[in-house]
Amino acid sequence: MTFLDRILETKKQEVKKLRSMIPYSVWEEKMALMPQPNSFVQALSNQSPLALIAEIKKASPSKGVIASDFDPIAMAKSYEAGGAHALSVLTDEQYFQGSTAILQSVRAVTDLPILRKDFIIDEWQIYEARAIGADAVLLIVAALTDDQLVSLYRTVQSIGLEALIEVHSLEEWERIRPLHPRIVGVNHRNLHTFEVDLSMTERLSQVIDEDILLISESGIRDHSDVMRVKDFGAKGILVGETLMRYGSEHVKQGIAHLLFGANYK
Ligand SMILES: O=P(O)(O)OC[C@@H](O)[C@@H](O)c1c[nH]c2ccccc12
Repeated sequence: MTFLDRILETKKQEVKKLRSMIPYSVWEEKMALMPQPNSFVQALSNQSPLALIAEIKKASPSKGVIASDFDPIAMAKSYEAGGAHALSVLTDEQYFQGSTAILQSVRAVTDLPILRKDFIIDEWQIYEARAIGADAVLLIVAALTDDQLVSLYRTVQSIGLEALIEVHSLEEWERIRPLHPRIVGVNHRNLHTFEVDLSMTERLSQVIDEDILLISESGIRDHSDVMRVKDFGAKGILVGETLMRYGSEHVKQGIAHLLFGANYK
């Protein structure tokens, strides 16, 4: 069993519980109370040198605890002050020590678009994302069948959210191509083995249409990595660990270093 298989087993149990606890009518009521979502795609378009999605992540199965004095609210404020164009918030509890409560508390302090970062396998998680104030959700192609992808993508769109569809191979890109996504995430980290390979962006950028926002995800450590994926064709980056390790007090400077390099004053 790979890491992804194990996580998906847990998700199935969680979704079963969520479905038994909350009927659709409750989501309907909660969603109706939410303000219009902010466009994730719009916030990330045409940014220079590229778009930054800054991630709020306490821990991960590959790295253990990343942020020991984890303060998601302070982090969100610093990310915004540092010029991040959107935020990603982990809501998985068991493997990433995230939660929907963290996303809600971040929502309360920022107007930046927020991506719900989780392993989405069921529409209930999408309704929940909308109800807690997310603007977009992650759909991981490796975790879904073609039928699931199509139906979850439709659900996302039907309630006015956006999806960041994540691929890790040419085959996965071919599977989502018919959906005509406006934005695609290329994950450098293999979710079965956790190996990181930055050249994944290079390979996929050769086949992903020019007008799609290509977001390079995972394992970006410094300015040279950023320039590398930009040269490969990335229009944006999604960065968690590198920024989290700066802590909320230093991350503004950390973003500047990441995007502009050591010459930044
Ligand atoms: O912390 P990193 O290496 O900068 O990675 C961020 C993000 O890409 C990563 O958290 C991620 C990408 N896809 C995922 C899917 C599920 C959970 C986590 C992820």
